[in-house]
Amino acid sequence: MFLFFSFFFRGYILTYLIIEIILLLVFLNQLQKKKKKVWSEGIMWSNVVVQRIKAMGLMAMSEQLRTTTPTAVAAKAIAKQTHPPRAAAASRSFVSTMSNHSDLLQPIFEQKMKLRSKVRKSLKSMDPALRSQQDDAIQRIVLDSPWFKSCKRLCAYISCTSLREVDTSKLLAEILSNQPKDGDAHIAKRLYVPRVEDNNCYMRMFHISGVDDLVLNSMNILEPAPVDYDGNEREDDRSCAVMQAAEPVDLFLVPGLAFDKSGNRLGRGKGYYDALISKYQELAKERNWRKPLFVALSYSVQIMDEGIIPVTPNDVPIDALVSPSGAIPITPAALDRMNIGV
Ligand SMILES: Nc1nc2c(c(=O)[nH]1)N(C=O)[C@@H](CNc1ccc(C(=O)N[C@@H](CCC(=O)O)C(=O)O)cc1)CN2
Ligand SMILES: Nc1ncnc2c1ncn2[C@@H]1O[C@H](COP(=O)(O)OP(=O)(O)OP(=O)(O)O)[C@@H](O)[C@H]1O
Repeated sequence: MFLFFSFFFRGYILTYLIIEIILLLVFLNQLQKKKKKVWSEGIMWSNVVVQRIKAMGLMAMSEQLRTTTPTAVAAKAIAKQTHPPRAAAASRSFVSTMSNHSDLLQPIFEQKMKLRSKVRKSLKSMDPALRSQQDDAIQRIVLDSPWFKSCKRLCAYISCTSLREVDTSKLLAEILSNQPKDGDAHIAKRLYVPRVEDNNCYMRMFHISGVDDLVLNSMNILEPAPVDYDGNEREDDRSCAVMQAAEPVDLFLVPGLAFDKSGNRLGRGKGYYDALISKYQELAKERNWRKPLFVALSYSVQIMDEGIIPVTPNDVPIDALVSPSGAIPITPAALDRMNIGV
């Protein structure tokens, strides 16, 4: 009996112990699983934190990139820029992608406006005798120059007295008086002059062969009439507009309010000349034509020191300047053609 109970109790204790051990093992197993979960959750979160930090870093980096990419740098530079070096010509085409960001360019346009009114004032106060003397000197320099004499096709402005522009009347008279008459075999210079089109939206250059082709426009400037002397619409005659002509122009005589000896030019603020010149340069490149020479005519008071003329990406530099003191070649093309006389 004793033995039976002793075996029974021992068996019970043993069973109990086994059950306890199993429960302990299950508990430990559960605990381990829980520990694993806690650990892995910890890893998960630390990953999220790392990822967030990385994302924040990337955002910061991209923010940094956004403010240091060439485009952004260009935008900042444009806002600060008043006078890029001429060597920046290569970057002009790049920064021209920023040209629509008028808010960035606003400070430069304001500086341009200030300089325009300053120059207008000094032109207004110019002594008429000095003006006329300078008009003659400038036109004489052009007429006597080999680069003018040799040019076959040119674009020139018809000077406007009220705008106080350098006179071009003698140049134009000389060109138009040399037009071939019936049966005349000599080759004259082909002259194109500006006309503002489509409600002052843009400017085109049309061929004229005499003053009869001209009418006064709303700005009081002489320009080619929409209909030519024979009653034909100028637009219908393809060779009449310089952009449609089959042969290249050699020379552009351009007006403006201020210039410098690096080739910067300040116009009257419509962008007509910059737009036309850059379009013509593209056309010449497409057709493999020699680029025309862009020459500005300037009174002495219109020549500014370096760094004075504010410049935007659309501004096209000129090749040379003619002042009463002489012709100033600026670009290699001008040095080449003005000095050698081709
Ligand atoms: N002789 C000449 N013809 C030309 C030009 C030029 O500058 N000169 N152009 C070249 O583009 C085009 C016309 N553009 C013009 C642009 C502005 C003004 C003008 O009257 N400007 C006044 C200011 C007007 C204002 O601020 O609202 C001025 O400069 O005093 C005239 C013509 C085409 N023909
Ligand atoms: N190539 C171009 N294409 C389109 N818009 C242009 C071009 N050049 C200039 N513009 C625009 O014309 C306006 C006047 O420009 P800006 O003040 O440089 O003219 P400007 O040089 O004084 O005039 P112009 O070239 O007729 O003598 C600006 O709004 C400018 O963005």
